[in-house]
Amino acid sequence: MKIAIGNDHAGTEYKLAIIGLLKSMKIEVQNYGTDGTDSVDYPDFVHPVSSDVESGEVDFGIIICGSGNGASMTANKHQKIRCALCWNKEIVVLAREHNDANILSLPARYISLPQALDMVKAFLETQFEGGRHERRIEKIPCL
Ligand SMILES: O=C(CO)[C@H](O)[C@H](O)[C@H](O)COP(=O)(O)O
Repeated sequence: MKIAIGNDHAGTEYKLAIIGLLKSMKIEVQNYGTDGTDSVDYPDFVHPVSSDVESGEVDFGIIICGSGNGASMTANKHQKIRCALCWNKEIVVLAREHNDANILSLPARYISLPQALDMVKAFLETQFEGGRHERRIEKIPCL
């Protein structure tokens, strides 16, 4: 499995911990940064993640900003992206089971680091249920 990851300055600490988790799970990581804490603009780091997921270069994306909103808004501008802004593990599981989310957006300023790591694990371990949900996600893109 290969994951692309990107964040702004609010997400750096969590991003580095998530990379550690992914590597311990033998998952390949494409890190688009930022790796610093100087103020940056989240779209500069979220668009490359979204493009990689859209092209199939990676299996999933993980993006992190302060509230998770700016990052998810940016990702969801990409036609093939279903980015879920999640604040607990249950929402993550539903985002995979029902929505086949292909990018997880985390609000670093509103969840703890252990929570964030648990949510990443749940995101990667949960399968899409298909069935009625398949019909619904096919209706999401604007034609
Ligand atoms: O885009 C956001 C809000 O939708 C993110 O939470 C950013 O991380 C946040 O806006 C950054 O805020 P800062 O005051 O520039 O650190």
